[in-house]
Amino acid sequence: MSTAAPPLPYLVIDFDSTFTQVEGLDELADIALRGHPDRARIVAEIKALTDGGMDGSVSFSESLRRRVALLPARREHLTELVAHLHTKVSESIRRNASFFRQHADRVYIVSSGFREFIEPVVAEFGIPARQVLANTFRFDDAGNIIGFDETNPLSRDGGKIEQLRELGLEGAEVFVLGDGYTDYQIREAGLADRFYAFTENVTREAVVDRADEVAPTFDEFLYQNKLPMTLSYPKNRIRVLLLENPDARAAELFKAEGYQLETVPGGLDEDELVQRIEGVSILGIRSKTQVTARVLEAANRLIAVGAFCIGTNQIDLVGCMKKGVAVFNAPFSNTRSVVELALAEIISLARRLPEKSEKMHRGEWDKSARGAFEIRGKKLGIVGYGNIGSQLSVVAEAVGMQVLYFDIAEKLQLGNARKVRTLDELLQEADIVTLHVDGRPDNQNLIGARELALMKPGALLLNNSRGHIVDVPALAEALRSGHLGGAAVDVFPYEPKSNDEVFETELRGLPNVLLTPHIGGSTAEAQRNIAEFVPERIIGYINAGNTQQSVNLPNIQLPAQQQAHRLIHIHQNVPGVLARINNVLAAHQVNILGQYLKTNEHIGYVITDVNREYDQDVIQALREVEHTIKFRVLY
Ligand SMILES: NC(=O)c1ccc[n+]([C@@H]2O[C@H](COP(=O)([O-])OP(=O)(O)OC[C@H]3O[C@@H](n4cnc5c(N)ncnc54)[C@H](O)[C@@H]3O)[C@@H](O)[C@H]2O)c1
Ligand SMILES: O=C(O)[C@H](O)COP(=O)(O)O
Repeated sequence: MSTAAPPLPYLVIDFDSTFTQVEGLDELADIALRGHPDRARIVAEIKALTDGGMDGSVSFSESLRRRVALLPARREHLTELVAHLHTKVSESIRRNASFFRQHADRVYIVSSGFREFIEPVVAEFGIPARQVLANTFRFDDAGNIIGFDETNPLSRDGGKIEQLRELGLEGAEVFVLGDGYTDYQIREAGLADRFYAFTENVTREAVVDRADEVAPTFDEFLYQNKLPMTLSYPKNRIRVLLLENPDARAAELFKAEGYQLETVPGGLDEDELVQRIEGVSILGIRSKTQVTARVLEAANRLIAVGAFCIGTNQIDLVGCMKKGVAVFNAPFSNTRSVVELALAEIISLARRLPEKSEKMHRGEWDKSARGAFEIRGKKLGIVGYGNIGSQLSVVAEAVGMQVLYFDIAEKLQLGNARKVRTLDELLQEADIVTLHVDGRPDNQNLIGARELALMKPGALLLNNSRGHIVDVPALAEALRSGHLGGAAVDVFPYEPKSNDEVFETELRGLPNVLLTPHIGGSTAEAQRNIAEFVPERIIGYINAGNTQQSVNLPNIQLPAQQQAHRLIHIHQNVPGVLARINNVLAAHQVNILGQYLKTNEHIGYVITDVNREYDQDVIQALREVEHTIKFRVLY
């Protein structure tokens, strides 16, 4: 019995806005009318006629006749147009050029555009002139385009149907791929088995509604039909859900990568997120959204979570790890913004600005120096000497403060900052205490009534870290009693879900208390930096398996993948998994070009670069290796 693969279906592909990103005639008009005083108006008119012909609102023949009549083009403009169209081939078509070169004999370009510019563009992909069916221009002796060959069926309504009939592809499957109504008509006439609405460049509702399938990219078409493709997985299948309004740059980067994007401007609570997470590959959040065990249970396709902020205490990091979900954050994109806010708060509280300003707004002129002091020479006690704490240390010294700090980890001492051995020591010595610890659960109520009592009378307290670090009722009492001279608080144990919710706290209305709505990182610079940093890490992980700077997966910085397929394997960290993976590879005689492994207490992350030629059974065998959490192949 023969085991030869069945022949490919014939692919009938439209040219304008499908094979290329643009409409050839529109571009020709743009070139031919360069320098013409009415260029914009005429080009717009031609484009409107193109659209009318494509969505079926103007008859095709009329649209063509009127467009060519408006076009003052000459033969030499076509040379420029062809050079331009070579650069405008649809990205997914160009990406899969090898598919076209290998299977050119099964591809027909059937277009109502013009042979003069289509033939040279598709020739680059190995598609011969005889497989291009298109219109032709008529020229006068001086080389001006004066019309088109009206005997060509493609210049008439229903022309594509007539051409397909003449081609006589009966006996084989025929698939049509295009963006226009005339492409759909081939299927409607029964001359094709399937019609794919190709939406990489334009989406026409009337066409999409009638399609058998929608192909946002050529990768998707190949994937659906199990045909050989350049990418291991169509990027349009990667769904991104972005919550809490990260800077628009994040959406831009994900879209440019070809991912599908959904955004929800506010946050979602747990129940809402459980409803929305199914099918999502990348979840983008900020500090508010809780990624809990329940959310992860419903997350059937999740590959990565992006925290568009520093803190990751809102995410079940271990739960993500056990599901093989990589978490990335932006560990220092808003550091400077928080430092600047802290400095502003220190000076504001030292000069009692909250009170002074409020009185002025009420019409009270209270010119007095009572309770106001310079910060020069004062002792700033920094609790948590990480990225923000240590950066603040440098800035505070620059304005003449004496810095002391306390951190549970050993840290590089910057400038003249002095390390103290205990939190109590710091609290007793500092004039101003500022909190910059991370949000780990152990830090709940790190500053309570006892700690507040240790602070110097009249001292100031700043919390720009996380709300649960401070016992808020105890802080309110210390302020009311006059023991503390003031406080600045940016983060709260409960923060409103949206700007519409009323904000409640015991601290409201207390003197010399600055309250801000979690805006430490809310600057244009920080938001822009974060919106680039996080998508870049996630895209690097999806495309190459790079986990550098992931907050929960073992960090591996990988060399560039060369002439290899990359096998990405996440497994439970139990003895023998690497050996099993390598046994499978050996049994299938797969040649290993490079292998990288890192483990932590829960999982192992192993990346194996292998020669591109291997028996596909090996992939299934690797998926079946015991203790596998996630497996994917990249090429
Ligand atoms: N207000 C905002 O908008 C805003 C913006 C950015 C970051 N943050 C928060 O600021 C905090 C600090 O951020 P970072 O980037 O400097 O973090 P980081 O991880 O670089 O530093 C945190 C430091 O705190 C130390 N630490 C943890 N627990 C401690 C404890 N109990 N006592 C003493 N030291 C302790 C750690 O060892 C570490 O050095 C985080 O909670 C973050 O979520 C808030
Ligand atoms: O963790 C952070 O970076 C800050 O808390 C800022 O969070 P946000 O982006 O939600 O304002």
